[in-house]
Amino acid sequence: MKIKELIKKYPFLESFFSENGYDIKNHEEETFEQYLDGFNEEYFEDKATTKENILLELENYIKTMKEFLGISEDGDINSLTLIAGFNKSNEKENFEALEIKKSQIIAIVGPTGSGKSRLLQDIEWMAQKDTPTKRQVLINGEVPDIKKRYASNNKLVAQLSQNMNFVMDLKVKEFLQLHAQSRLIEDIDSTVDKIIEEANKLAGESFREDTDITSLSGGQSRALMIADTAILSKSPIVLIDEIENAGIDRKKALELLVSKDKIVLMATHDPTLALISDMRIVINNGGIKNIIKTSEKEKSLLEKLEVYDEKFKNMRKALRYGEYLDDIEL
Ligand SMILES: Nc1ncnc2c1ncn2[C@@H]1O[C@H](COP(=O)(O)OP(=O)(O)OP(=O)(O)O)[C@@H](O)[C@H]1O
Repeated sequence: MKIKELIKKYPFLESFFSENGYDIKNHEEETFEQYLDGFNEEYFEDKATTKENILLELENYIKTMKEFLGISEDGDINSLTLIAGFNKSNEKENFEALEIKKSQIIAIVGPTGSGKSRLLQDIEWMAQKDTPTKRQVLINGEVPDIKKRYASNNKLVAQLSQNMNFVMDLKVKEFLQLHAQSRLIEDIDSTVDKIIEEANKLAGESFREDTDITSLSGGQSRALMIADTAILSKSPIVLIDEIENAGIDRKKALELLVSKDKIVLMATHDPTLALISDMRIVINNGGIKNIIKTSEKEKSLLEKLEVYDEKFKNMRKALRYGEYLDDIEL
């Protein structure tokens, strides 16, 4: 890979090159190996090293930084496998193993208290038969790297939970800038603008970049976190707990999150969201009772449901703005 492409992929390499005194400015079209070929023997003798050792050093640096930052390569995660555990009555769940592939959306349905959030937590925690359900989670068919599981910045999974409270005293823009910096985003300003723009498309009432994050409403904070996750987060697995309670445009939110080639699992009571999904996991008494693939017939219901949804949305909006509902036709 050319040096230019290498830096684009791993922006942290800029400091590796400059700190080690490699002046790569006029060599960006070359590979690092070609660049080193331009060095004379004395250089290596002087540094008591070899070209191979330097290349190895670069490789190790990339590996360490990727682990530290929790960066996974695109395409690293192709599947998530759930292996059955036990329900609250200690009976085995009604399936053996479920493989979920990249770009699939899975709905988790079931009555209140049945264990939907527990399933999301099992995945977030990469459970290894060590949670109350005794489920096991595999990534690409294997037990996930133990480091990924315990890393404090575990970026394998991004979770949008029901409760979203900010405690920091920052403006929206400052908060997003900090987050983008920590993710080593190159073009921070335009990325931050894009997140604010998308979040405002999801939120009912718009907010500005200089709004204090602590004064955002529940729906606005949720909209902000969804746009932030969709645009900034590289996590290949996204878990969503009841997006419909957030007072945001949930369909748009889902489109934003799913456009990124991720695995999405969401606990929901909403028929539209359930039917948008490829399949739904039915939970009862703490265990998976059934796994239903969304049928063609159900998918065809979706269009009609969306018409009703639009009507409900308009009615909600009209109510919020103090209008009469006389003219709305159902
Ligand atoms: N298989 C299980 N074995 C033991 N405890 C379980 C099991 N599944 C879920 N629980 C526990 O049951 C409780 C309720 O589960 P959970 O909060 O996941 O339900 P929920 O479906 O998300 O409910 P709600 O719709 O109200 O959010 C939790 O304390 C959870 O840890």
